[in-house]
Amino acid sequence: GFPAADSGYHDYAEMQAELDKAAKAYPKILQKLSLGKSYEGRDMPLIKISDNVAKDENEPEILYDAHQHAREHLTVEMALYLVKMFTEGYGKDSRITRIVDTREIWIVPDMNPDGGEYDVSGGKYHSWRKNRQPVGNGGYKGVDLNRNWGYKFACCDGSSPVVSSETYHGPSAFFAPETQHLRDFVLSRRVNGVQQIKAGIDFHTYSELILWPYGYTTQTTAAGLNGDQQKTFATLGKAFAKSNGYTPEQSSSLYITDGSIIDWLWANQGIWAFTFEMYPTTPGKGGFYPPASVINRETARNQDASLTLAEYADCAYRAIKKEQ
Ligand SMILES: NS(=O)(=O)N[C@@H](CCC(=O)O)C(=O)O
Ligand SMILES: [Ca+2]
Ligand SMILES: [Ca+2]
Ligand SMILES: [Zn+2]
Repeated sequence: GFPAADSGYHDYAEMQAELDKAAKAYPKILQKLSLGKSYEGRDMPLIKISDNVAKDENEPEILYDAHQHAREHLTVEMALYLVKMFTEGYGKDSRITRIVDTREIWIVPDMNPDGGEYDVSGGKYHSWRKNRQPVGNGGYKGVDLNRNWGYKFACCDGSSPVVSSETYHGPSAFFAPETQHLRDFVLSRRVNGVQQIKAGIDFHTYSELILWPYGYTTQTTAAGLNGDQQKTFATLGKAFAKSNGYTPEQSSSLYITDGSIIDWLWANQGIWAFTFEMYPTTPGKGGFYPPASVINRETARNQDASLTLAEYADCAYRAIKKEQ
């Protein structure tokens, strides 16, 4: 569990309890499902929020996922904030109500439960990033989930082949059960060949950035990402940045990443996918372990961007005034 001073953060059991509470309190608009099990056998919760939630309605779908990286605990709080925002705001806030009534929202609060639990084991932080899967044959553990996706896997020196590396991409794409499960869920949202999930945010910490594809190349346009699409990504990214004060940029301007989730979500499934790097900007302001006192402010900071993404999900091109 977390160090006592940081008990404001939710560990795995507390996160699950929070989600169970929400499912009990809001059965009409929230369903608690499962993506499957992590490597060590922990359930990976999947939350669905919508009106008539038990029905698969013909409404644009949105995906918010968090905690691919174990030490980035603020992202679990971000996912729990979204659950709270949509449920408590429904029927009270007109903007939230309209989104819940016209969209199907999927939230994955914890992509890496094994890594997260290991990172806080013994009541101290281990600065752990990866999952907890054995790799290689020297007793090492950990695949970097955000290098294990199957678009341009290990293509471009944007990850490491070394099992002990923090950015070890794994022996093959989707080697990690955690990335397999989210891949399989996203693929299951193809109905008559059309991907129902239209847009998404993958939450990370830290640096306060809004990132869009591609990460594998510094080219602004490339195969599967044309000029209008680049313009749409950048326009939406800048709009999000205006609302939360983060810095908007193409993911590769940070550094080249290959096998990232947003490159796969976009290139393989046509999903308008962004990575949000949350608070803080620098190690001096807490790095991966900011005090629990910042949780409320730093999660609420992304309310407007999260809602705006959902509002554009019927037609992202509206952001550049282009018809579908
Ligand atoms: N959260 S983080 O690991 O420090 N940065 C992310 C950036 C993701 C990206 O560039 O697409 C990563 O390297 O996977
Ligand atoms: Ca619905
Ligand atoms: Ca649907
Ligand atoms: Zn990360």
